[in-house]
Amino acid sequence: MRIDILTLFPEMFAGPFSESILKRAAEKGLLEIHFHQIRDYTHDKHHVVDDTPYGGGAGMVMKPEPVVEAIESVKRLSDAESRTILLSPSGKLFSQGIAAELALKSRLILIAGHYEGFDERVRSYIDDEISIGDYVLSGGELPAMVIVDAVARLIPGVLGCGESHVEESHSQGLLEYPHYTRPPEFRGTPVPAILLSGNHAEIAKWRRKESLKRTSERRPDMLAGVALSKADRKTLAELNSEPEA
Ligand SMILES: CC(C)(C)c1cccc(C(=O)NCC2(NC(=O)c3cccc4nocc34)CCCC2)c1
Repeated sequence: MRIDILTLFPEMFAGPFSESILKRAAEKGLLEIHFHQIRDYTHDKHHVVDDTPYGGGAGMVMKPEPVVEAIESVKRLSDAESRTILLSPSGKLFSQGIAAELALKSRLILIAGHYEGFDERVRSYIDDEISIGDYVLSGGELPAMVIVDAVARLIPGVLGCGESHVEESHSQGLLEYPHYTRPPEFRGTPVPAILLSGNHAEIAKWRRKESLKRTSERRPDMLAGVALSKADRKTLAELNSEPEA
């Protein structure tokens, strides 16, 4: 997969993308990431990318010309079909499902905004608009990093066989069960005995129950998107009938 990122701050990506799985994915030739400075697509002496908003109001708006010229120029760099994505607070909410869809593309072009956002006419040149969540951010760079990380992990071969495939529980759409490792007792708190029993069938049942319990308590909204077995429904019914601990 090829990912092109259009940004005013390419240097922001040096750290997160130079380590972790993204570096190894690049080394394995599974993923190539290119950065493009939107300012390079201006033609005036001061490389102006923003201007005051028509209609008045505070803040600045990103001019359409540099962004659209950057999109068109970057698209020409590869014949592979590309998906052009605007990172924006008004976009559809990013999710594991969307990450899975994007991981199937051969090419992504991500555009990170600044100031108050983009001139509306930029939207005629993009395919998708994605938001990573409802909070005010300084720019679209961190959202771009989040999306690249979530998508890269789903590209076959990027995650070594040894690395944790969190997808199992996520593909089931439940929150994770409690994790434990050595020591068997930490400041008086032991690891649940079931996990030391070696009874893998019982351990799997315990983990599923704990995931359902935690999801039901903290993110009941996630249950709607989960395929629940009869045993799961029984577990949830028992959890709901149990008196509050
Ligand atoms: C209602 C609420 C969501 C809180 C809201 C309303 C209005 C503006 C903003 C806001 O944050 N504007 C600033 C910018 N934000 C983002 O780019 C951005 C923010 C959040 C998730 C994202 N996912 O991708 C890009 C994202 C836009 C241009 C510069 C940064 C946020």
